[in-house]
Amino acid sequence: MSDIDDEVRGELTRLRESIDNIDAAVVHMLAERFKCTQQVGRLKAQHQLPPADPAREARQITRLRQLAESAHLDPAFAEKLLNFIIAEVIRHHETIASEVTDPSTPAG
Ligand SMILES: O=C(O)C(=O)C[C@]1(C(=O)O)C=C[C@@H](O)C=C1
Repeated sequence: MSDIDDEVRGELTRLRESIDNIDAAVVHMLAERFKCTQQVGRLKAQHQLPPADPAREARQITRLRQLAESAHLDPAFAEKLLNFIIAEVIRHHETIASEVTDPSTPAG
């Protein structure tokens, strides 16, 4: 392999190491976020609050789009990502609510 190839390979490896670190941070941050939302889900179920709160979501989307813009990230992508995460959270909330309503059918 030539010197140039070695340089390119070294640069690629360095960048991939950073990508792997960032991916690990994303997974850890998401895990922490889901720990919080599971608590929110239990609170909502115990107090008969609906799983989804569209007004809160609208505020989150506005804020996240602004943050994305200032970080030079596509705001449409940021919105899609948040909606994807929130859809999963709402699914968890619904599962928790059904367990509280009917404790004989724990979710799988
Ligand atoms: O804040 C809430 O009420 C939540 O249930 C959390 C959360 C979120 O994941 O950020 C999820 C569902 C709601 O529609 C709004 C926000």
